[in-house]
Amino acid sequence: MTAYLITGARILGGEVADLLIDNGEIVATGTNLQAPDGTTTIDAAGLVALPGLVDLHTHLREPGREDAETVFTGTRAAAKGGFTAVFAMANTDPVADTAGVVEQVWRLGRDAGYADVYPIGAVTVGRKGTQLAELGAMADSAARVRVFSDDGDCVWDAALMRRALEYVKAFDGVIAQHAQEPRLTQGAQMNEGALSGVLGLTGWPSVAEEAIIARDILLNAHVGSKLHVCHLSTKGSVEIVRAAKRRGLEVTAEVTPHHLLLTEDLAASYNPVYKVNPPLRTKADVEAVREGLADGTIDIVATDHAPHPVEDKDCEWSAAAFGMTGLETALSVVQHAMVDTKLLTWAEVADRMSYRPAAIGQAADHGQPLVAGAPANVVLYDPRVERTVVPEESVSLSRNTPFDGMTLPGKVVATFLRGTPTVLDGELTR
Ligand SMILES: NC(=O)N[C@@H](CC(=O)O)C(=O)O
Ligand SMILES: [Zn+2]
Ligand SMILES: [Zn+2]
Repeated sequence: MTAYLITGARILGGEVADLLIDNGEIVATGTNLQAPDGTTTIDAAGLVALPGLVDLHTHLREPGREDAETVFTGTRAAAKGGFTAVFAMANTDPVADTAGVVEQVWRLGRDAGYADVYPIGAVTVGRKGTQLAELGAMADSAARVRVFSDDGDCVWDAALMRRALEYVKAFDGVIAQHAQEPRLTQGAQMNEGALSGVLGLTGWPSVAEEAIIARDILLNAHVGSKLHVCHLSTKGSVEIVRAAKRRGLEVTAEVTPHHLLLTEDLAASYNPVYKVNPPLRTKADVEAVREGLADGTIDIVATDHAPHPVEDKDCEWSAAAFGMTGLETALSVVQHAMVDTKLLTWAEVADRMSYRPAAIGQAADHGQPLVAGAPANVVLYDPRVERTVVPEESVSLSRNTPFDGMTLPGKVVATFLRGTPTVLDGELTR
């Protein structure tokens, strides 16, 4: 294994130091480090060094929609975005609701070698919301599943949600809820408000999200388990989670990069690239989720990378699929929305995008400080440059980025997975 000496990096955006990586580990940090013969030196002056990013919410689409993404292409996109671990959502075909399917996804990730893939298991059989899936068998499988979600759909049956929360306590699992009351969102196409009326698109009201979050927090408090809220998007949701945490109730929550930056106004273009679940909300909501992420009410950023092929997006708004890609732009969007606005420091970005998602998902090798003895999962990022997003430059199989044409700050220069570079000089190494 080649050793790497990374010189002059700003560790978590702070002190300047060198990092010596060998045998998959960070072996030393500091200055004037003694590097073994054959070490490759990387001049990282001006670059920010962060622990490898961890995405708790990625759609890799394999098995079943390999025309949209595969474990191979999705983890390449992850590496390019600075991620060393991704949690793969269960809404595949077949659904990841058995030990067999989660093991298959886990193996595909290991064989691809770009990022560690942690499969998420479905909560219910076929994600149909009627019968609990074999959660214990998935937990005991080689994939060691700890996060369970019917994402794409809400576990709306309160009795089933309660049983799922109870069941995962046995192996310290967590239920990640896609909070969407289905009866309040039938045929919903965009955020409900004045604009949805003007555009003639069926509204998706904030209360449909908030009602489920409130219910689940109470259910979870009752059974004493672990609840995680996926892609929280409204001001009211932030307030509910903040109040719950003040009362000492156990809940964690995520926000996506797109909900930190984009608003419902984009729907006026009728361009389905802006169609997503939950929908883009208002400026007040964006301000609230930024504040929530800054004060720790929202624990983490998760991409909800949701690739779709052209034919599912290049159509009339109401017929188009929900979802947008996000792995390759996540860190730049977070810099723009949170760091350049002074809402988060780089050390806090490391917390929200590496330490805490790794802790919630129990990804043992990930989310560790950049100190000697830690696995060498490292990203080098240049916050000083700007780039214009060009969908065709993506290494994902899909092109549905809402940041098309936008100029965003920053670029991932290098990503190391257990000491092996997956990205160097801004390009995939293979
Ligand atoms: N976010 C989306 O709009 N779509 C996701 C499903 C989901 O995250 O709910 C997808 O699988 O395409
Ligand atoms: Zn979802
Ligand atoms: Zn999702």
